[in-house]
Amino acid sequence: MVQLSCKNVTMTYENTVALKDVSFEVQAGDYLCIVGENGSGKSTLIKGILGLTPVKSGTIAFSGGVSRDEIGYLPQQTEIQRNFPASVYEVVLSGCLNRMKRHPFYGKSQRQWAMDNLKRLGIEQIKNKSYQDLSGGQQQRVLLARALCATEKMLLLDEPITGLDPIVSGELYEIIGQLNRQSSVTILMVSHDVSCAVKYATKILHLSAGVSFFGDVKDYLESDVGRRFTGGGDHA
Ligand SMILES: Nc1ncnc2c1ncn2[C@@H]1O[C@H](COP(=O)(O)OP(=O)(O)OP(=O)(O)O)[C@@H](O)[C@H]1O
Repeated sequence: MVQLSCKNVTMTYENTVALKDVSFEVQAGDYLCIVGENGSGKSTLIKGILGLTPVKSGTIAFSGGVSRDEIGYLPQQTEIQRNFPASVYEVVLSGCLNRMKRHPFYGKSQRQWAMDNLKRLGIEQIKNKSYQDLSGGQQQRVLLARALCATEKMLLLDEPITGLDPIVSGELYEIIGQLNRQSSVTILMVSHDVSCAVKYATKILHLSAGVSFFGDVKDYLESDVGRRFTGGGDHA
């Protein structure tokens, strides 16, 4: 079942083309990693999918029971976000805001979602801690729990692993993999780490303004661009 379809999408900043004629589809249950060199258009594509930046031409369409406001988004962290003065529980609960429509206060069900997702991410014991006092890995778990409060369907993760040590990165990749396999959450992840992308994802979109590759990880590893970026090594 197709949940997201990008057809011939071109996006520009004034007169600079940032993304050129990009087409791909995301099926329910996919774990798609978007890779490519700096400036290849990954963040621009994310902004297009979220509707934050308009497309110049082409279409981005949602289907299969997913709409744009049901995407759980985990943005690249900035220093300001790292120092956000709120408790872990408050940060997670704020992920429910989109689901509340016009109700001004959190209800019982939102508080229950927040608690469920704190437990799912193994952070319920730190729920009263200040977010800014946490380690980078704990903060990412909190933001994942927050994103899950917005959706059970599709998560869009922009470089969630950047700056984390290998052990914490591995744990986060495991959690994201479990959400995908056990809870059937569709994952779209921008990553600079191609070796982890091919280890954990099921599909790869490799951008270089246009699409250099789109398809299964296995085929990517055998493609010219895949071999070049993974060093042609054994990633089984
Ligand atoms: N706000 C902007 N105004 C003008 N040009 C921009 C803007 N944002 C991005 N660009 C340009 O668009 C192109 C794609 O940038 P984008 O940030 O999408 O790439 P990226 O693959 O996400 O890069 P990185 O891996 O460094 O995050 C680049 O040439 C970049 O310089």
